[in-house]
Amino acid sequence: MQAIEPVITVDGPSGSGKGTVCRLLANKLGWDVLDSGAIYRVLALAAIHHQIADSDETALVPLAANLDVQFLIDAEKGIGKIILEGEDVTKRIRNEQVGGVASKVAALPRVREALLRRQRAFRSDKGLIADGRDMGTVVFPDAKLKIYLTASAQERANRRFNELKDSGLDVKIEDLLYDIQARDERDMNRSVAPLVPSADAIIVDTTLLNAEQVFNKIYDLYKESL
Ligand SMILES: Nc1ncnc2c1ncn2[C@@H]1O[C@H](COP(=O)(O)OP(=O)(O)O)[C@@H](O)[C@H]1O
Ligand SMILES: Nc1ccn([C@H]2C[C@H](O)[C@@H](COP(=O)(O)OP(=O)(O)O)O2)c(=O)n1
Repeated sequence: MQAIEPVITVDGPSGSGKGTVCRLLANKLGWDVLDSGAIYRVLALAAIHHQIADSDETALVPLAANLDVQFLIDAEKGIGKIILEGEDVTKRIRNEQVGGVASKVAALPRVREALLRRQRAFRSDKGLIADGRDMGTVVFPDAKLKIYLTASAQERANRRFNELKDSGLDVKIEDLLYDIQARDERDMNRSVAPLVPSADAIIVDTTLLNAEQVFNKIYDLYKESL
């Protein structure tokens, strides 16, 4: 049966601005958000906790299938909270080490398969904005509107640098650029669900746009799609 709940997919590399524009769109439309990268990041953190190697597919598949994770909304602050095995990991999953491990476990085909149903279950009557790498190609191929965000690697590294600097972390921009390029390379060249624009996606280059301009562009595309 054809699913009727509306979905907008937003795929693209790290730092292209997916999370930012997905939050803005979800606020505007009153829809839910799926942060699929957070699921891979939580799995990566669980693997680190349980001392499972990022290449050990046999051990990672049951970990992924039974991942004890909750995505909560903190009503007071109005922000999302991520709980892994009873522990608040919202901040901890956001560092580059966890991002790197997430990208490695995400390259394993049976791990992706184990997480597919969990991601599709986010679909709801309200509507869903799905943020990731394969939202338009694999997870929600029937989505009404598919966006592929991109930006130069240098601009994406600058954005991460500013974000980390603002949160008081001391990082080198060259290290961030190296990490981003290594993750792009892995995410774009894996055998299953590589990061690639869906044939029916609209590509938006955000290098020279601020977050508000990106939002306006995508919101216009949404209105045109109705
Ligand atoms: N268009 C933009 N211009 C400049 N900075 C942006 C833009 N979009 C997002 N940012 C900032 O860049 C960083 C990465 O954005 P984010 O939305 O987390 O990207 P992604 O989810 O694709 O990794 C954040 O600090 C965010 O505030
Ligand atoms: N749908 C997805 C989402 C993320 N991943 C993998 C690949 C990414 O490098 C990691 C982390 O993703 P995440 O979206 O949190 O990363 P960024 O916030 O864009 O830096 O997870 C994936 O393979 N498929």
